[in-house]
Amino acid sequence: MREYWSSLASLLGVLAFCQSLLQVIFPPELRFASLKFFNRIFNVFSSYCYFDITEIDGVNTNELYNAVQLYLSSSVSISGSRLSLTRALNSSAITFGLSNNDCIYDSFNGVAVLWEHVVSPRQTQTFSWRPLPEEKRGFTLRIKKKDKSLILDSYLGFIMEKANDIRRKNQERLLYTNSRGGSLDSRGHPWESVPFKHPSTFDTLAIDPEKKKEIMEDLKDFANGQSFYQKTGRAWKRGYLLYGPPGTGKSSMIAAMANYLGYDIYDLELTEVHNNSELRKLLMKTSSKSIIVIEDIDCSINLTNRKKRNGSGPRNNYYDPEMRCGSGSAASVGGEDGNNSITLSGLLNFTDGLWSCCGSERIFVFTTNHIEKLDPALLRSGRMDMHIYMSYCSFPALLILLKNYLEYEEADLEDEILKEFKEVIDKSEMTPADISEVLIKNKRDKDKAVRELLGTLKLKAERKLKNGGLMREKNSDDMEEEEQEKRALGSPKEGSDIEDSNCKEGEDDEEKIK
Ligand SMILES: Nc1ncnc2c1ncn2[C@@H]1O[C@H](COP(=O)(O)OP(=O)(O)OP(=O)(O)O)[C@@H](O)[C@H]1O
Ligand SMILES: [Mg+2]
Repeated sequence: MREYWSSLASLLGVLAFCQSLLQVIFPPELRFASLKFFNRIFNVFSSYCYFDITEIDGVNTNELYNAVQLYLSSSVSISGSRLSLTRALNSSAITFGLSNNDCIYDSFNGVAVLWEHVVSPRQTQTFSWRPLPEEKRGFTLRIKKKDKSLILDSYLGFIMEKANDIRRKNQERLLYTNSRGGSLDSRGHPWESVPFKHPSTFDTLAIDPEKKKEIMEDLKDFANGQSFYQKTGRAWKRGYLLYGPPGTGKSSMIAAMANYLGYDIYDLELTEVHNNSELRKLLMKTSSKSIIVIEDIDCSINLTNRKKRNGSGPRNNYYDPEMRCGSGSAASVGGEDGNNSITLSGLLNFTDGLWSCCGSERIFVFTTNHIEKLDPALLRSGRMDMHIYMSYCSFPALLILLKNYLEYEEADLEDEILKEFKEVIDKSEMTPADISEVLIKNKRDKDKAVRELLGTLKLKAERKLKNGGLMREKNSDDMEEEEQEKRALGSPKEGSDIEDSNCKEGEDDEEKIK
């Protein structure tokens, strides 16, 4: 034991001697430079290179530091053993982080990299306009020298993109409205926002699975299509027109789109916009990665100012538009480019003009119950790229509703019942909203819900059939009456196609009589 202590003492003596020798050779003023020198020599022979990404770059927060932190949070949660947890303001999720002075390996395109989270106490604060944190934080990236170009060219860009995605997913999304009219808030913002918490998703949306898949793919292609839009010289935006009877899921579809892509929604109330320049200002204040919605476009604005219409267009099949729109609800129109009103050309510029490109990655969605009332200029492709018909409930859509509301899979239902559903569903012309109501009402007793739904569908189908028959009878009675009137008057009905041929026949007869 004594020997052990004596050898330890002599070792300490040697160390003390070496230290004093080093101090003589490298006085304090040279020590830093000599360390740097040795470091350089070490670096020349090392196969690695290192990049420091500090949290604060001068006085500004380093965006790249935040991005790396977020990016690593997505992989660290799986592989790390000691993690730091944070929940940012306005965030809906907890993020994992690398603990102080901990390391994690990552790989990119088959290249391995090492990240170290370096935290050290900050030395006495020099004067600064803004208080600095007590700790100096930063990430050190270690990569092989031969991989340097690959990593710097694409890896850091990839991290920034990924971090933006994560931020968007974690961040509470917002629903904006311009219901304040043209007035601005204290920050000069024309939009008011509330957290957007609509639970509708593509899983809960009852539409044909084929159609659903097509829409989802289109949305994904759009969201990932930055390089495509750049390459083809197109503005990075897309338009969807959702049309169909009320209660078929148009608004639910918009919410599902926003939830799927993680976009904010701007619900534009056109009746609150006073003129085209106000519309443009609203557009300029929307952010990228957002859906700009105009609901019931046929009711929001008088769309007849670009091209005169004769007013005798096809009547709606669903319900009386006057009841829904009200006579004075449409935004007024003051001539082709009125100063005190919003015009169709203003709206077209909003979606398609140069101003529409002042941001990027934006989706425009218009909804209507009456597509036939819209100006063709609004419908041309490029403006509204996809026209989506939201139909009455079909059999595949019904199966989705049964699963959502009653947790019934197709296999849980008897073949006989499925067959009956298949037979009546299309004839009944019931909307998913109507069907949901029946299911919600009876959700405590699933079998009763199915029975009652089947009964309602049959009843509706019968009524439709009867009404259809009556209409047909009425039409044929009307035609019969018209024929009789014609015969009594001895002249054909004005303006009909038959008119010309009847005239000719009449003339021929007269000639024959002569
Ligand atoms: N396709 C659908 N899938 C799932 N639920 C639906 C669907 N369509 C309607 N619903 C249900 O009916 C309710 C009304 O639907 P929604 O508001 O989306 O209809 P809409 O087509 O926008 O009607 P409107 O034309 O009157 O605005 C929703 O709350 C939703 O629960
Ligand atoms: Mg709606």
